[in-house]
Amino acid sequence: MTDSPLTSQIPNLPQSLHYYPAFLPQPTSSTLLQKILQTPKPKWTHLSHRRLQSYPTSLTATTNTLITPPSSSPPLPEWLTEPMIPRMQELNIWAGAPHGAPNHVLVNEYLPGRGILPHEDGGAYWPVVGTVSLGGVIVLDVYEKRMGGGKGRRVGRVLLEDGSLLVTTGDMYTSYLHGIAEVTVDEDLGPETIANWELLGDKDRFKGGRSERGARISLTYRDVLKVVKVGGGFLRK
Ligand SMILES: O=C(O)CCC(=O)C(=O)O
Ligand SMILES: [Fe+2]
Repeated sequence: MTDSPLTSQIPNLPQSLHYYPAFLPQPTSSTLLQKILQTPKPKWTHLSHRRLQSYPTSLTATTNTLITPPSSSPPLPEWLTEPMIPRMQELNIWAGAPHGAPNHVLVNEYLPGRGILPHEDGGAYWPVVGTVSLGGVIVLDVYEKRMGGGKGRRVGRVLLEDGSLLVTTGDMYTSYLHGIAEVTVDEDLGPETIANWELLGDKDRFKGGRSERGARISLTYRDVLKVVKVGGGFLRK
C-alpha cells in the first residue's frame, strides 16, 4: 500500500490498519450523509440494533455469492463510487484484489447507544475492507481472536471521524475481531488510549477525553470473491 508523507499506518496495533482523516472532506461528506438519510424506508433492512442497505444486493445466504445485474447497468450506484473508489485506488488499496476494485458496499446506520458485537468479516471477501465514516464519531474496538473464534483481550481502540477512511487488511483482517460498544458517549479518549490519536484530523475536539455519539453512517467497501453475472437482459428494467 502506498502511503502519503505522514504514514497512515496506525501504530501499536498488529498490522495492518490504515487511517486517512478527511478522506471525504466537507461538504462532500455531509452531502452524502444527507442523501443516505433520505433513502426511502423500504431500501433499509432493519436489524434489532441497527439498519443497513446492501449494494448492489446482499450475498446469497448459503454460498456468499454476489449475483450481479447485466453488465450494462453499473453494479454500484454512482453516489457510492464517486469519488470514493478512484481515491481508494489511488491509495492502492485494491491493487491485489481479484476484481481490482470493490464490488460490494454495506451502508450501516448506528444511532447513539448502538453498536456491533465483536466479529470478523470472514472469507466471502478479499481480505481488505475500506470503511468510510459519515456523521457521528465512534470508537472501534479491536480484540484478539481466540482459538475457535471467540473474543479475547482488547488490544486497541481506533477513533473514526466524520469523512475518514479506515483500511483493514493483513493480520487485522484475518486474526483479530472488531466491534463497536453500545454506548452514548465514548470516554477515556487520549494519546495513551486511542491508537490513531496522532493521525486524527482534529485531536483538539477530543482533548476533553470524551465524545458524545451522534447518528453515524458507515460505508464498508469490499471485493466479494464469488460473483455470478446474470446475463441476457431479461432482468433489465
Ligand atoms: O461501521 C463500522 O465501522 C464497522 C462495520 C462492520 O464491522 C461491518 O459491517 O462488518
Ligand atoms: Fe466488520
